[in-house]
Amino acid sequence: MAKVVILNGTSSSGKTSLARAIQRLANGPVLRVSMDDFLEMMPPRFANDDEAFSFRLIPDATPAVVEIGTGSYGEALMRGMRTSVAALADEGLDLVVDDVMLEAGDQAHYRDVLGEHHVTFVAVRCALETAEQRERDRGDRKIGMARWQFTRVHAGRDYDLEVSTDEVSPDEGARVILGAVGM
Ligand SMILES: Nc1ncnc2c1ncn2[C@@H]1O[C@H](COP(=O)(O)OP(=O)(O)OP(=O)(O)O)[C@@H](O)[C@H]1O
Repeated sequence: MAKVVILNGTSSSGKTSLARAIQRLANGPVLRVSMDDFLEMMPPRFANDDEAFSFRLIPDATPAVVEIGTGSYGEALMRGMRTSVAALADEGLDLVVDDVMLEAGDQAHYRDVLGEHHVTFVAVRCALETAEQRERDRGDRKIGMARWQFTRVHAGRDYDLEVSTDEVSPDEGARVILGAVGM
């Protein structure tokens, strides 16, 4: 049985930083699976496409809000990511997953495919103002994505742990998770 930590939070909430700290501080090897890496597997023409994922700046919204649409190709890609996670866990590999769960059935699908494994869902949170400031500072993210995701990403999810990246550094958050999971 593998240990699988699933980090869920808005863009810029701090998931990747936390996942990298988990890898660095864990006692054993931990694979990092990132939703961003799966998005990059798509042909470039799908970077903003109704079939995959579309990003639409809502007119006149202040501050900016970018609505994200998910098409059938995008849904299939995300399902494939979750079943890939399960396939890696089936090989006995411990994992940390960096995800933005936007669809109602995403968490249930993880539970379904990872049934045999030790799964820990972690809410990665920060204030909306913090996420927006990070979005601006990073310069490589669409301004307004965090605001659109903010009310959606945690809606109806059940968590085992919560990490507030306003309050703890990536290393401190990683230590809390690793201690709880026993990694
Ligand atoms: N605990 C933290 N305290 C302070 N700053 C943080 C913390 N975690 C992350 N950051 C900063 O916030 C920014 C976004 O972090 P990160 O890339 O980890 O977010 P993310 O949730 O993976 O974003 P995305 O989903 O857009 O890839 C980075 O500039 C990072 O240095």
